[in-house]
Amino acid sequence: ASIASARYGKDNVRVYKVERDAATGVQTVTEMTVCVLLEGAIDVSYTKADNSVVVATDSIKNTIYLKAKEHPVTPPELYASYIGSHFLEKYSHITAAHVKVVTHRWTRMSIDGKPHPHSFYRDGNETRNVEAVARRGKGIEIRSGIVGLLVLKSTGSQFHGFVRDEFTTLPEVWDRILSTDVDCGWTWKNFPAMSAVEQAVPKFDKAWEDARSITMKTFAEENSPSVQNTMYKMCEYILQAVPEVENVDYSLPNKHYFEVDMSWHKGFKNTGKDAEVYAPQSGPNGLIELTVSRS
Ligand SMILES: O=c1[nH]c(=O)c2nn[nH]c2[nH]1
Repeated sequence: ASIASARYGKDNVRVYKVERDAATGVQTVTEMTVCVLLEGAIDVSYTKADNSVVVATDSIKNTIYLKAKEHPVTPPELYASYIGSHFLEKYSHITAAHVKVVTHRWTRMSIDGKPHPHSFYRDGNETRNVEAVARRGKGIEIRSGIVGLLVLKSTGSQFHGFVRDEFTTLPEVWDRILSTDVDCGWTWKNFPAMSAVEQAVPKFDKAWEDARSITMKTFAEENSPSVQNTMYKMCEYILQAVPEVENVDYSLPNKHYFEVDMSWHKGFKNTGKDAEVYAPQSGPNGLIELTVSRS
């Protein structure tokens, strides 16, 4: 037997950092959950119980906190790249560092119409995610993303013209509810070194804002003929908006809302154009996935 692949590290490292502006008294908070996994000349720790090659996962956890103190934690692409680069610079036997940074939402409260200097609320489970892979001699690959942005539209969605055969019961529809839980990612052109990531810093927040607004605008304004076609347009628009991105991907569950037929009860009409009361479905759900590349 031989090791086909191995990587280890610390997962679910929760990090919070506050930035205090002494001049204005305004404080800004960032909360993340970080995972770091290392690859390299570590096989003997598995095959020979030789721990001399193991940077303890506890030390990896310590490093995540130390880098948060030493460096900015926003944009997450920068923080993740600092962490990944550190492990290659410090440990010559490590050949790749996989860093995932999930940034949670702490949205500043607006009190009496004014942004509050130090109070925030969690507006949704949506997160801003970054996966950075620093590979020795091969720079840094970064995939940024949005996860958990739950959206619904009450009309403006259709689905018809699909295969109709002895397996088909689904009626064609020209007006349906569409709801999905957005999992979207965009992969940047390779960064040859940490310096290239630092130079790109102004582009990361803008790309996230563009991807988020394009996703919601396209979702809202398209009279969607299918999830497939609408997500393809989202990918195209993001590629147009962010030249440094090589490809865009979406994984979209189709979260179904079923009409409740009430005709058995005094002839109640609640189907088709009369439908008002629906049964949201926990499952099964459609799942539509796509990656669109620039070339
Ligand atoms: O948008 C949709 N795409 C599909 O592939 C599908 N299949 N059932 N309903 C569907 N809706």
